[in-house]
Amino acid sequence: MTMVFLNKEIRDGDNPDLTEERKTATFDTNKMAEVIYGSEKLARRRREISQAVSLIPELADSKPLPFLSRNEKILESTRKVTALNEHLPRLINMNDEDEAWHIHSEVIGFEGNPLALHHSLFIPPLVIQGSDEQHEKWLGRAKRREIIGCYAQTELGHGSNIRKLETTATYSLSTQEFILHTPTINALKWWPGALGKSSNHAVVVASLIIKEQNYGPHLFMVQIRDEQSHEPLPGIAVGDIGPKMAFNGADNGFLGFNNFRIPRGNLLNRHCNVEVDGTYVRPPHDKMNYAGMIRVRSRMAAEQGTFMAQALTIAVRYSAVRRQGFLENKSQEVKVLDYQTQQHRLFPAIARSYAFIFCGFETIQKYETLQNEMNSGNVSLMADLHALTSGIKSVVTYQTGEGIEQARMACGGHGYSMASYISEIYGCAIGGCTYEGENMVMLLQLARYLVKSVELAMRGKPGDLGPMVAYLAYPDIKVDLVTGPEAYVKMFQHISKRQSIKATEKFHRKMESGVSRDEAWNQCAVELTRASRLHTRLYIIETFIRRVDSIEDLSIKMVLTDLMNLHLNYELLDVASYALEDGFMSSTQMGFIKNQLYSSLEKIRPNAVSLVDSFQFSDLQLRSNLLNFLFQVLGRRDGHVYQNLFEWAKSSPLNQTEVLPSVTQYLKPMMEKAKL
Ligand SMILES: CCCCC/C=C\C/C=C\C/C=C\C/C=C\CCCC(=O)SCCNC(=O)CCNC(=O)[C@H](O)C(C)(C)COP(=O)(O)OP(=O)(O)OC[C@H]1O[C@@H](n2cnc3c(N)ncnc32)[C@H](O)[C@@H]1OP(=O)(O)O
Ligand SMILES: Cc1cc2nc3c(=O)[nH]c(=O)nc-3n(C[C@H](O)[C@H](O)[C@H](O)COP(=O)(O)OP(=O)(O)OC[C@H]3O[C@@H](n4cnc5c(N)ncnc54)[C@H](O)[C@@H]3O)c2cc1C
Repeated sequence: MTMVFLNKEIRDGDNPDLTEERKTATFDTNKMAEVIYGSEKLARRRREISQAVSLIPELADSKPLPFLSRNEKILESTRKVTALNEHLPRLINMNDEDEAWHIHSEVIGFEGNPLALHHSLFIPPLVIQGSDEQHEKWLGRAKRREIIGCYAQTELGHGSNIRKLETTATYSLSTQEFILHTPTINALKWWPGALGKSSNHAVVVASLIIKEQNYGPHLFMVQIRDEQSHEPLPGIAVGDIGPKMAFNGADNGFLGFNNFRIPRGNLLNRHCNVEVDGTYVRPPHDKMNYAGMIRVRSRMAAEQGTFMAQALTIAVRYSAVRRQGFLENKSQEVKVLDYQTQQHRLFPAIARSYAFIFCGFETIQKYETLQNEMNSGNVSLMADLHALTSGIKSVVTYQTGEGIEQARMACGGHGYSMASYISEIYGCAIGGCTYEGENMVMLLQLARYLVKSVELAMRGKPGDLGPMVAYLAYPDIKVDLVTGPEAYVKMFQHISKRQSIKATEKFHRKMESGVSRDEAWNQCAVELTRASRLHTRLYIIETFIRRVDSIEDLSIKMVLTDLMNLHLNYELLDVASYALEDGFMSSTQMGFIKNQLYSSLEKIRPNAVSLVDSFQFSDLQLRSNLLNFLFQVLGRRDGHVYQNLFEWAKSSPLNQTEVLPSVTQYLKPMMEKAKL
């Protein structure tokens, strides 16, 4: 039996090219994993869980997933998730969300499964928005998986603009019920994961109507299927929306209501309520019903950082065993990882993965603080965290897409094969640019906050600016980048501040010229989204620096400092034109940044494989070594890619027969006809 992870331990039989890489590392990958995952315990638990999973054959894929039809994929993901359910109490601490996330993503992978949304989007809104009584009624059942749920907000006609959701929940005074109704085709719920075929409950977002007044989107607990027969309840139309770019092991669905009645107690009412006589009790914050979305967005940096890290693990390991072309020595071809272009393609993305994960853990903690405050009635942190997570969500999903695509190209032709698993990771990750708030829409949410902050600074009220935007009032003092990270931060602050001010001034000028506020906003939208991206990238840099500063182990600190320097130079180079434009950065400084970047690539080279090994993804998680199958493929820890690629190809259903019906039915007759 092959163990699926190890730190610097070298295994007999591994590809010697990878072994050589692991020997050159200057640090212990177990120690690095502790830094990545935040504690010795978490990193160790991940390893223990992976090892335990690797000993349970029924948790492995029974077939390579790309060869399965959609029905087979759903059957397979459901088989695995229910088998996992049986083993869970023995394998993980059931109250530990990190352990649950790890084991699900390891066993199920990216294709989705009928329970993926149950834990991330059904239970959390119930926890956040449900009263104690509602928790009593549904939470235990949901946690025990007696019922399966999803989160049904988006409609065919509206996803971004949730104030315009058309599904209505009209309060009936006479029966003290809400009547859910889908007035048009456009009002059908559309997209919710696991809704189509698997869920029997849903948290439904509908516009609350009392005595003909619309109170906007509210959350309702709705049973949609019979618990015995699993048939849709009368008054409900529900089904699957068809295949997608990825997540094809999940049944994203549609849902329509025909005057479907639910009790008054099904409005999730921890923060707001409709009393028996129809009196509406307001929540402490207008956007309280959006709190669940802040939660999901706050988790996306770490999540997306891990997606990118998986693609990079595959690409970096493969680049260390792939030999093609020559450098000085013409008797042996080089590892493609030795090409500067390959390093430039992969290493900045490794740095971003680390940066996103570090930033992600900080953001998750911020959300937890917000939730504790909200529970005690304090909503003052909501606006800040909404702005921050809107920006982070948008920047990390876009850059993760870029990084994964670079990883694919870095694997040449084999990267394009589904055997690499990179296309699946890509499809899943870029969904994040759209779900949980379309990126442009969310960048514009952050821009509202930045514009307001610039206005405060302009009105001479810098004391009113929160810590996240205090730099908008800082004076411009030129910096010498040679002095280190703080100077990079100051340069970035200047760039970000200048763009926020420019965009705000343009917005003001437009309005002064007589253009309406909304129209002026739209005419400045590209500049505004630029400001949001710069602000967010600055924030990510700062969290990276903070995390590296906090590390005590010298060998880890040294390699992470190299990675951080690469990140600083790469990010600054990418936005340098903003600072060159107003002479804040000189062309000499620009040359300095480039040279620093190239020297960072050289420094990182000997540690590259160990930097990705440190994420400690098992071969199962990378779909690179299945217990029941010896094939699969590019990211294998042992580096034996070629024979496994051949096995993969041989397992293709097309190769189960020598002559396909396409040949006998069409090609042969065509060729025969041509001979006549
Ligand atoms: C167990 C583990 C299993 C593991 C499985 C393993 C592997 C699987 C892998 C991955 C799975 C990952 C994920 C699953 C996949 C998909 C899940 C997707 C789920 C969804 O996809 S679910 C739908 C999400 N759908 C949206 O995301 C809609 C976006 N659309 C909006 O969110 C709003 O529509 C908005 C905000 C754009 C406009 O809303 P609006 O029109 O009402 O507001 P408006 O613009 O007028 O702003 C007025 C004032 O409200 C403030 N404001 C707004 N929002 C606030 C908030 N949240 N908090 C505090 N303040 C807020 C503003 O800042 C402003 O403030 P001010 O006035 O001061 O400027
Ligand atoms: C994989 C996946 C899983 C999903 N899971 C769920 C789920 O579980 N539950 C659920 O409820 N939903 C889910 N969704 C739906 C998702 O949340 C929405 O698709 C998303 O919020 C975007 O909304 P939209 O589709 O209406 O896009 P649109 O808003 O129609 O976007 C189209 C274009 O219009 C632009 N645009 C829209 N409004 C503005 C504006 N104000 N200013 C500038 N540009 C604008 C956008 O930038 C974009 O370019 C999922 C989606 C995907 C892809």
